[in-house]
Formats: sequence, C-alpha cells, structure tokens
Amino acid sequence: KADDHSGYMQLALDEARKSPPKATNFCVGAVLVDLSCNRVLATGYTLELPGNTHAEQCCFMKLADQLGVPEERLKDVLPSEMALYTTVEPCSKRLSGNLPCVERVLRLADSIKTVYVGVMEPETFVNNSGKKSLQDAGISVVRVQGLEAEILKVATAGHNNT
Ligand SMILES: Nc1nc(=O)c(N)c(NC[C@H](O)[C@H](O)[C@H](O)COP(=O)(O)O)[nH]1
Ligand SMILES: [Zn+2]
Repeated sequence: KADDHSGYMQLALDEARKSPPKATNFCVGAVLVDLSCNRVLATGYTLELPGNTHAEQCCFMKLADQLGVPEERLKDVLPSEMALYTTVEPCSKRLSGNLPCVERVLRLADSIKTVYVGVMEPETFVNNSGKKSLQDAGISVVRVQGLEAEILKVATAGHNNT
C-alpha cells in the first residue's frame, strides 16, 4: 500500500527514541525492508551497537550477523528488492571520520532500490547531502512527509536546544 511508508518511518522513529542523546551526533532510527514480501529484515538506532555506530550501520551490522557474513559481504546475500527507511538521511560525511552511511548504502546498491528519509540532515555538523551520490547510483531518495518535527526533536535530544 502506498501509505506503508509512514508506517515504516514511524517504526524507524520508534527506534530513534531508543538512542542515548549525545551532543555530537543525531539520534536516528532506521528500518531495512524486504520489498518482495513487505517484511522488516532489520532495525537499528544510533549507538545501538558498540562503538560510535549510526542507525543505518547498525541495521547492516545486525543483518550481516543474522546471515553469518561480515558487513562487507552483505551485498552477496541480500534480497534483490530492499528499501531503507531512515529518520535522517544517510550521512555522507562524519566528523569522526568513520565510514559514512551513504558509502555503506552504495555498497548495497544492487539490493537497496529506495532510501526513504524523514528529514534531510540539518547543518549542525556537516553541510553536504549524500542524496546526489545515491541517485547517481540509481537509488531513489524519497522524502516521507509528516514526521519532521518529531524526528528533529528526537534527533537533537542531546543538543542544548537553547
Ligand atoms: N543518518 C544518520 N544516522 C545516525 O545514526 C547519525 N548519528 C547521524 N548523524 C550525522 C552527523 O553528521 C554525525 O553524527 C556527526 O558528523 C558526527 O560524526 P559521528 O556520528 O561521530 O561519526 N546521521
Ligand atoms: Zn551515518
């Protein structure tokens, strides 16, 4: 159904709420969906897994773990029709210097057909969007409207919102 997107984005937002607020990142939630059977294969939220992990990264790491492969081999075992829902667009630059999520998504470009985002990344930390590199790789980037205020409130919970 066309309105599945807000359902999955709401699910991603529920995940984001679990993320421990931090001043140096955003609290984000992500959901990986197998479109062929409309099933959630993995969820993730910022800092869910040890280290300075991002929500999208956690989805991929958890799914790779479930499928018994390293994250780098995920592209060989993923179903061919996936969608990634993430409350904030995948990062294309990280102040920590860790591998941006756009790069992680690009590795899976044969499987991930569409990335649904709740908001584009605010310019708090970096001011470039990975939208174009995703689109250049044939991945659609679609805004899911309606949850922006809630998503941003959760995302910036660790920021001194003076
Ligand atoms: N899409 C997305 N998912 C996340 O889970 C997350 N935390 C961010 N946040 C983007 C922000 O730009 C980076 O958090 C800062 O640039 C600091 O970089 P680190 O997170 O320390 O690597 N963005
Ligand atoms: Zn990221």
